[in-house]
Amino acid sequence: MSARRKQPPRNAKTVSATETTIKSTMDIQTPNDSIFAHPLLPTQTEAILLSLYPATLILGSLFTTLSPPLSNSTYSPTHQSYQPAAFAPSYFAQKRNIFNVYFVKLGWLWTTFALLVFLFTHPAHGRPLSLAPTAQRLRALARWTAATGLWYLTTQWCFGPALIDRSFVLSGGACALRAADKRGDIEISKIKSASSAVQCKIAGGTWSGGIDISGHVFLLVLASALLWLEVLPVVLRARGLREDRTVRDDDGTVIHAVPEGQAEREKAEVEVSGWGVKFVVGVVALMWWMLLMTAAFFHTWSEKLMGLIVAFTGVWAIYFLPRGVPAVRQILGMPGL
Ligand SMILES: CCCCCCCCCCCCCCCC(=O)SCCNC(=O)CCNC(=O)[C@H](O)C(C)(C)COP(=O)(O)OP(=O)(O)OC[C@H]1O[C@@H](n2cnc3c(N)ncnc32)[C@H](O)[C@@H]1OP(=O)(O)O
Repeated sequence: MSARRKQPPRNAKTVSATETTIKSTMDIQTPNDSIFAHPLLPTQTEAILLSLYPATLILGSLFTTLSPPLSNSTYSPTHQSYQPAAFAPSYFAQKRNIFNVYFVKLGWLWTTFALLVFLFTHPAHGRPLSLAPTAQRLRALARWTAATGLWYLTTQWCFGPALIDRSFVLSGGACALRAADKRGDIEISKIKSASSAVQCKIAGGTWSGGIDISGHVFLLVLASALLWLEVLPVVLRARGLREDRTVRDDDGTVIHAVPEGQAEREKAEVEVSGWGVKFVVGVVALMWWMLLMTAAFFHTWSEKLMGLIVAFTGVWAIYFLPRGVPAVRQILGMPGL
């Protein structure tokens, strides 16, 4: 990364940026009074992009609510799918659709891969294709670790059942015997002791009666937001657009975040930005489509809303809290700086 210091505007001072640990500088300019200039809130561009998530959920849900029945198949909350599956209203309304099985169900793997490709091919993080552990790469991996921890606790394991399973039981759900299986060839004790959706499925029961926070909505929102929030500052800068993010400094001053050596980096980015960014954009686009399909064909309104809220809370903690709290910023840093 270039060591050239950006000349500050006449009414601005330049200070050592995210304290001494992020090796860049920021121009201090007095941000305007707009709500988008608050360090703990998204910028205008980010707010527009984030609003696409609730808009997508509303659009998908309205589609199925308002459209006339498309087939002889009806949605069964117990099976969490259209029954009979063969008559589901769309290919995407079937659980076995290829995009669900190989993309969403392995969503965190795809997210990790896309992020690594971006981090190790884009010059904003260090020399492309070198494995050098630059500050930018290490901080991006710290943010990935935080997001991975949240994904793991929410959907896989949280000192026992995952948060999604715990909230299902707390809201009155349990593993129940399927009506068709009341023949006695099912081990009732295993069904009664099942404390997660997976255990219940293995025991041959149905996970029913509670609020089943949509794991799909949660993962697709968290993962795609992580990816585009990592890429956005680099793309904006490469296109010569203004960087609107603000941060709160140690002394409480609110300043604009602009990295050092921007001009040199932009030149390099134009040359090499290529497929790292394009791959991320492709993954995010497919995630958005699967979110729309999930909204249209699966889960109830409240389950989708809960998935969105949990994911948004994580996104805020990893990407917006660090802007307002220097101590958190020292650990997680900020994309593009
Ligand atoms: C600096 C130098 C150092 C370098 C140093 C580098 C270090 C670099 C370290 C790298 C290290 C790598 C480490 C990687 C580590 C991983 O990334 S490994 C992770 C791989 N695993 C994954 O990605 C798993 C991701 N999947 C999941 O978490 C869960 O499957 C999900 C997505 C949350 C979904 O859970 P779910 O149980 O399906 O729950 P839910 O959404 O509520 O759906 C309920 C039902 O409705 C169905 N459904 C809902 N929506 C839909 C839909 N849209 N379509 C069809 N069906 C649907 C579901 O299929 C489900 O049906 P069942 O399967 O239960 O019958």
